[in-house]
Amino acid sequence: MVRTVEAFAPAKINLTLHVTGQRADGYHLLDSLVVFADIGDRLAVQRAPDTSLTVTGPLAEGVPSDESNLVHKAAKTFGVSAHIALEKHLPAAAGIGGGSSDAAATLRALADLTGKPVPPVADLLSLGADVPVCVGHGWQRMSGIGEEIAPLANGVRWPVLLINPGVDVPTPTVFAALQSKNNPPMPDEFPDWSDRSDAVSWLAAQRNDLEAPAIAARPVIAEVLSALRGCLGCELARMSGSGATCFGLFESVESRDAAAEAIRTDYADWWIETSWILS
Ligand SMILES: C[C@](O)(CO)[C@H](O)COP(=O)(O)OP(=O)(O)OC[C@H]1O[C@@H](n2ccc(N)nc2=O)[C@H](O)[C@@H]1O
Ligand SMILES: Nc1ncnc2c1ncn2[C@@H]1O[C@H](COP(=O)(O)OP(=O)(O)OP(=O)(O)O)[C@@H](O)[C@H]1O
Repeated sequence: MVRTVEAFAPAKINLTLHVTGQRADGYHLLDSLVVFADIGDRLAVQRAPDTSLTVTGPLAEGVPSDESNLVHKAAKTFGVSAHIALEKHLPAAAGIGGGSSDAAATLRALADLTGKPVPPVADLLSLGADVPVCVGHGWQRMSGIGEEIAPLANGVRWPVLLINPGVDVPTPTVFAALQSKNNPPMPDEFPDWSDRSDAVSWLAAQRNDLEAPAIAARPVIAEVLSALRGCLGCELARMSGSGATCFGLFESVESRDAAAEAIRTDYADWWIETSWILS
């Protein structure tokens, strides 16, 4: 019987995203605190003579099922052919790593199926700068162009609301529109995340440097942020990655769910998902 491995590809959230420089090849140097949510895409992977892919799920529309899909490319990088069933729940080109997280989940599943290790970081970068961090889990500090990963020991769970206003934002466009490429990194020391008030003040003092250029390209992002910030119990609202998805961290599940309901009433066509940040 052909063995099937199921894999979960969680939404990636950049709690902070500092752009600290630019390399000669144009790639930007980053300093980012990356976490994952408990919502995401689902995959079922089995070895097969040739690689093939089916894409289903509520957000499958527009996602390629040919060799341009990162899941396909991940199998090629791993060096094993497989049939992959991908169920899309995350919006694409949305700053929450949809394609990168799918690629990482494929690599983990193939490692499980074959007993071989996931290829080294240098090979993963060619799939996407976000793939190395998505191969990991928990709270991670990501730097370089995405190849330097330092896991944090003390991440916490946190109620989060994710909102995408239905516009896709191409990552290269946002990086290209960034005015200042040399911005300060995060401090060396992280707070005790279990002290919520310290955690919130620390995060509030950090940034997503791509927020301004993304808003310039897609002004509706500012509307998402102000909708989140106007909700009772929202401790911090910021854009993730290169956008357009924004996250709101909430003081309780009740305030998060009430915010979701209120924003859904005003913006019926936005993608609005209640979730937890995983520790
Ligand atoms: C913005 C982030 O989502 C933050 O986590 C990632 O850095 C982007 O990761 P990704 O979508 O996997 O990015 P890639 O597919 O590797 O790159 C897309 C494009 O974004 C730009 N890019 C990406 C990463 C980086 N460190 N510097 C860049 O300038 C480049 O123009 C590149 O051609
Ligand atoms: N498995 C996949 N899921 C979604 N999109 C994919 C996938 N594979 C390839 N793509 C293509 O990649 C493009 C970028 O999608 P993705 O979800 O990776 O967004 P992103 O915003 O670049 O993520 P990130 O947060 O890593 O910047 C899409 O427009 C789509 O055509």
